[in-house]
Amino acid sequence: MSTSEVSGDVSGEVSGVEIELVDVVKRYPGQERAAVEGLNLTIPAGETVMFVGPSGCGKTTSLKMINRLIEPTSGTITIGGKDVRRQDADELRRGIGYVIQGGSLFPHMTVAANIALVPKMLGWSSARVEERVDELLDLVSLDAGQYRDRYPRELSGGQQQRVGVARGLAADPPVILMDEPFGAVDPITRQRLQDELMSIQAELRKTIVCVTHDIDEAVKLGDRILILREGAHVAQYDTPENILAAPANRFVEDFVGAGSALKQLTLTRVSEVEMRPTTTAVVGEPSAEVLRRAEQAGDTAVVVLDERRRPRDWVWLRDIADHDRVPPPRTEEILGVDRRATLNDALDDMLTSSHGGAIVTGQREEYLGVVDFAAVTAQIQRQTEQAEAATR
Ligand SMILES: Nc1ncnc2c1ncn2[C@@H]1O[C@H](COP(=O)(O)OP(=O)(O)OP(=O)(O)O)[C@@H](O)[C@H]1O
Repeated sequence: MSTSEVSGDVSGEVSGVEIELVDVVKRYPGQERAAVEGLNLTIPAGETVMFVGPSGCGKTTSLKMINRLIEPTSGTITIGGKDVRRQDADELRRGIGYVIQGGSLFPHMTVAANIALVPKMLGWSSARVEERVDELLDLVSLDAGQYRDRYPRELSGGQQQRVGVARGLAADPPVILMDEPFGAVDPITRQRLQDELMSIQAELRKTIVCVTHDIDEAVKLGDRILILREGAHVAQYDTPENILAAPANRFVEDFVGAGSALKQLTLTRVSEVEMRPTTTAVVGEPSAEVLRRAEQAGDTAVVVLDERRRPRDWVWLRDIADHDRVPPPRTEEILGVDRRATLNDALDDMLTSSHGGAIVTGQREEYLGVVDFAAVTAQIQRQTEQAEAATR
């Protein structure tokens, strides 16, 4: 997940293990064609792999064979080097987190009891279980005091889904399987849940395998994306960057769809784009001096900073020229986007700014510089060329 690569973010030790599928076939009884016709796949330890593909291509079947909710017809699946068929199926499943759409909570059990299910089965002491429940609620941004004794019907869809994620993580399994985990919530809640999952994963570094219908979700969350076509044939298995910039074939191109250049915005951090300095000024400074500096630098606007070097206003020279001294900022807001933000986040700022760019801030919201549309376009161009060269 790209968050873990951003400097300054917490990035934990890998706690996941590798999953390997070798010649895996699933033929359902009475079906002429196998649902999975020989899948070979290595999922590296600590990575998030997203399964995408058209309806009925075999995503869910492939996922459920990993924890033996579906038994393969033939082939081998190993988790951390161990053949899943050599283990008792119930025991295997207790060691793998499983998160599905809506959370699938037991309605007659409280939030705490739902989360505690697997740890209890594993024979944890009640003190340890209770502590774990509170810790997990905190991890998924739910207040333990407020929510642990509620019943699922007393929660919103997004909250139920959070509890579902907490339950999947409860026994600290190295592998988490997710099937359309955020499919049942509204787009804003989904975005928030995705962001939370990314920050949890940056810390825990589990091996996560996630089925989704949403290619944008796959691009956002995946270290790698597996694009399947009918019969679970691999159309492409690669990083989001390479898939977007250099689709392996026509099928992938069509599947990823138009706007793949736009999707790259989700992949790129503001810090990766070339920033330019611009003239800055402080409130109360003589306007004549500021105008002279700006004209020398060829700038048509200046960024006004406060005493902690935080950007407070972005003003045209002609507006400064109307005053003897630099006037106070027009709003209470601190301007700018964090250098760790995605270009997608920054784009909002750029589009609403009359300056055709965004102010970038760093530690403690200190001013760093400005990125403009030309720099963003150049960055995307560069990424496309690099990815094309890498896959050639
Ligand atoms: N229990 C079953 N019995 C018979 N056929 C099945 C069964 N489950 C799935 N299939 C068939 O196997 C194929 C793959 O199904 P699967 O659910 O794995 O696809 P999927 O990619 O997850 O689809 P979707 O995106 O629609 O959920 C489909 O043709 C489906 O009809």
